[in-house]
Amino acid sequence: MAHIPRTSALTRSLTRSLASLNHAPPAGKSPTAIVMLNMGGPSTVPETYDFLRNLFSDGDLIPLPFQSVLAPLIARRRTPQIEQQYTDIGGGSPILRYTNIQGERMAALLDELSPETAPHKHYVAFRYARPLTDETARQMKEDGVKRAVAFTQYPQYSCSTTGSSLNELYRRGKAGEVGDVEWSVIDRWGTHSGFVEAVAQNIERALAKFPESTRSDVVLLFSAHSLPMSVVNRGDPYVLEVSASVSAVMDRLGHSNPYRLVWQSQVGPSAWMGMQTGEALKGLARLGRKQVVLVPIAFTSDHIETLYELDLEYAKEAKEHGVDVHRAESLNDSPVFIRALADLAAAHLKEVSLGRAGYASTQMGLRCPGCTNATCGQQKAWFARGGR
Ligand SMILES: C=CC1=C(C)c2cc3[nH]c(cc4nc(cc5[nH]c(cc1n2)c(C)c5CCC(=O)O)C(CCC(=O)O)=C4C)c(C)c3C=C
Ligand code: FES
Ligand SMILES: [Fe+2]
Repeated sequence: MAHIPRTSALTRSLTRSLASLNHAPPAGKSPTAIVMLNMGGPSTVPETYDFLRNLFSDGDLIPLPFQSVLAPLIARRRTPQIEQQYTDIGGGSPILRYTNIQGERMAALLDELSPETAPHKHYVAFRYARPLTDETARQMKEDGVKRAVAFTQYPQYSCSTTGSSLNELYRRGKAGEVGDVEWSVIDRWGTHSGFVEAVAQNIERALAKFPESTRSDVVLLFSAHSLPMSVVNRGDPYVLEVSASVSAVMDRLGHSNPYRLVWQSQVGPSAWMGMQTGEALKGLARLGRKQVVLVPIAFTSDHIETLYELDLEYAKEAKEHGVDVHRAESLNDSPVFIRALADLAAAHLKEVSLGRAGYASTQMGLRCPGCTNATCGQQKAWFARGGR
């Protein structure tokens, strides 16, 4: 169980309150760090190879035999195709730009919502692109950070995404690269009302592009990055959590439209979670359902999967089948979404400091029943102790 004993949380919060009575002036106060975890993407086309090499080197995402030898070779082979895709979407991934906008605005809101823990500073820790976790760790140490929240930017938890980022943070933290920091974790938030509201508003904007007379017949096709069935079958929570997000968004919309959840971006020959988004669009066309809103539900910024796969590949193909497709915008710099991030962080900081919540959620404490990765166990125990 991830919960720390209630008494020790209380003692800690009392100690912290007493310490704050004779605290140094705020100007000298080290910031409360909000560390935004995500996979990242190449900001420019020439960074594509490094991004792919880092991705194929991650044994938590893609376990390969002789990983350190194979990863550069596979990355090299895939680079021209993926470089072309980043070129086609404007010369790189916008994820760093959006994460910084989200982080800066979230931190400013947090200073108002949670003055006790101000000042807040956002840090970005990407798994496969710069700034990587080691670079961020050095910066936090330099800033004298003593309290940090690892805040996943994946709304739904998968061990291949958030789990991998937490494993990396654990390795860096354990090695002393971040300094003496009290850590807590926001590990999933796929049904948070602010997130649900932001997605619902973007769907409503896309629906408004259809004629009012047929608007309620438009099919909402929620699309999430797929998972290999080997990951689903070891008990990964992602499929359940993405489904819960879809369900919450549909409740908010009052079930105004028919909908399905489908899966995209399979890589390689193994079995992946289906039905595939492209096949679903063709199937709907065959059944005469020719008005569709595509909704990205598992990633908050634009990336090649929205801008390339959904907009250029699938939408083009669908149009050839006579389907009228509009995509709901990604959350990007949505003020409703950024407010949700700030609300989530403020509530978390408060609950942890009052001892009403552990450093990590109860759900995070449970390993997948089929997990054989020892790091997962060590990571969960380490975060449950506040990173000590
Ligand atoms: C929540 C989203 C994602 C999950 C879950 C996920 C799992 C997952 N991915 C791979 C393999 C690859 N993913 C690649 C790119 C990629 N993946 C996601 C999101 C999730 N992945 C995004 C947003 C991106 C693209 C980044 C961008 O800027 O657009 C790639 C590289 C691209 C390619 O070579 O096609 C691979 C490979 C696995 C194996 C996996 C689960 C185990
Ligand atoms: S793979 Fe899920 S906890 Fe290890
Ligand atoms: Fe992926």
